[in-house]
Amino acid sequence: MTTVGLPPAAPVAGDPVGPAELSVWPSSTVSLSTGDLTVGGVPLAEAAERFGTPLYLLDEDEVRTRCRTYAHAFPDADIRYAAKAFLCRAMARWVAEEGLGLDVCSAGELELAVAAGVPPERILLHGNAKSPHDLEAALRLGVGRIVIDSPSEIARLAAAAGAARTRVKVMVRVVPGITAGAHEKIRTGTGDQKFGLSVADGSAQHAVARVLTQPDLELAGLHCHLGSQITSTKPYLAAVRRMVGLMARVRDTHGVVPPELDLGGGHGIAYRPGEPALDVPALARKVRAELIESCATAGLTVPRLVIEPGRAIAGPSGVALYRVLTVKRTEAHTFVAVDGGMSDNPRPALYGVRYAPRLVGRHSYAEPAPVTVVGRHCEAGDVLAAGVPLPGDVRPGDLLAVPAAGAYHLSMASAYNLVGRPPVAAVRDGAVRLLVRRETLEDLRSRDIGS
Ligand SMILES: Cc1ncc(COP(=O)(O)O)c(C=O)c1O
Ligand SMILES: N[C@@H](CCCC[NH3+])C(=O)O
Repeated sequence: MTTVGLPPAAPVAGDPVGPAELSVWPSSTVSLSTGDLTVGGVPLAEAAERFGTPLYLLDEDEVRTRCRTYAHAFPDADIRYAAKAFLCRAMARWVAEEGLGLDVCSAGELELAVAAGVPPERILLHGNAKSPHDLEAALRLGVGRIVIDSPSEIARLAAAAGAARTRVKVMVRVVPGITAGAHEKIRTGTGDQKFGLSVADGSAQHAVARVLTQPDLELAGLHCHLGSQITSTKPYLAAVRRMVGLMARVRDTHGVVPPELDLGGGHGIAYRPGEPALDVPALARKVRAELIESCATAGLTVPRLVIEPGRAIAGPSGVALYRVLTVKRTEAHTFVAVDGGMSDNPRPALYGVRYAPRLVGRHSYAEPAPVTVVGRHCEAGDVLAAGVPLPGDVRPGDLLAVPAAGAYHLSMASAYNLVGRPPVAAVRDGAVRLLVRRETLEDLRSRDIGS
């Protein structure tokens, strides 16, 4: 992380940006004495001026570096970027060029990935309710693995594979009975929810047995995904032990050993300075050691590892830029309302999470004061940040930048209030280029064909 052009030593209210604050920004971020930041060598105010706001920027080098960190930490594993975190053609191309594959959840994600040049054999299809269209696209394009998530899918897939005269490599998504994840809505490792097949009630074992009776299905491995935004390595180690235990039972019952073990994703990141993030190299070391030891105890050959990180690759690589539209002071609060909100980032409304926006584009000497940053939508819960310090002279027209905005914002964006989804631009080596254009009123209008 480099910080250049800072004013001389004595701290000035609202400035400079310290290393602690910069820790949640892309590592290319530089603080300028003008009060602006550059990301990927591009001044944020300039990008906002050129493309308008709200605007999402993706630091291409940050994405690539994060892919390399995974490839380096897990040299013997197949790394499948979870496209649900954020997908566009450029993103698919970058991760594929870095040697990763993709985890997709629909025919839409799959078609885009293949059109962008991701080799289909490096793609894995998920989904608790795959549509006939999803399965048709998966078979037609020849995805590497289909992850079975429910009993009824086995017969459907076997029939489709038979009709297509192809043998399909499948994994069985197992619910290992482990609680992990930052919010109950994103915990998927325990039973009694819509994903996967439970070990506890025997449905995972039953599904494995049924797959093994199907000549057109090949059991490539077992899969589990504990949940999302997990910042400790412990649940993953527990998952390794449970999954190896299940593999040993499959061997004892059926005389076959699934060759692959997919531990899913869920690797947590810091959204605000001081928050914890999962240590990826430590995870890799510990998972490897646990896998070797558990397999030795069970007398199993060590399976090939597969992982599916999404947030940890896309999240810290993205920055959101908003323009302040109004500042309203009530008895207890100052509400700073921006020109985006829950239509481009539904995470605060869904999970109650908060972000760390910062004033960019001008220098302010005003004392910082706590404010609530809200969106422009018709919901009181459209709150991006609460009690965050912004300069006391924050005013309409100011630019706010939000770090860690690359995952699960635009991929979950909506047309709420018909404001249109923001554009995405890539920054690299001082240049900025548009990847996804802004959704216009005409885009929205053109779908509405009734009278
Ligand atoms: C099956 C599966 N794999 C991978 C992921 C990616 O998770 P994350 O973005 O938290 O790494 C998800 C989403 O939680 C998922 O459901
Ligand atoms: N959308 C969630 C994570 C869910 C991950 C998908 N299985 C988030 O923003 O945290």
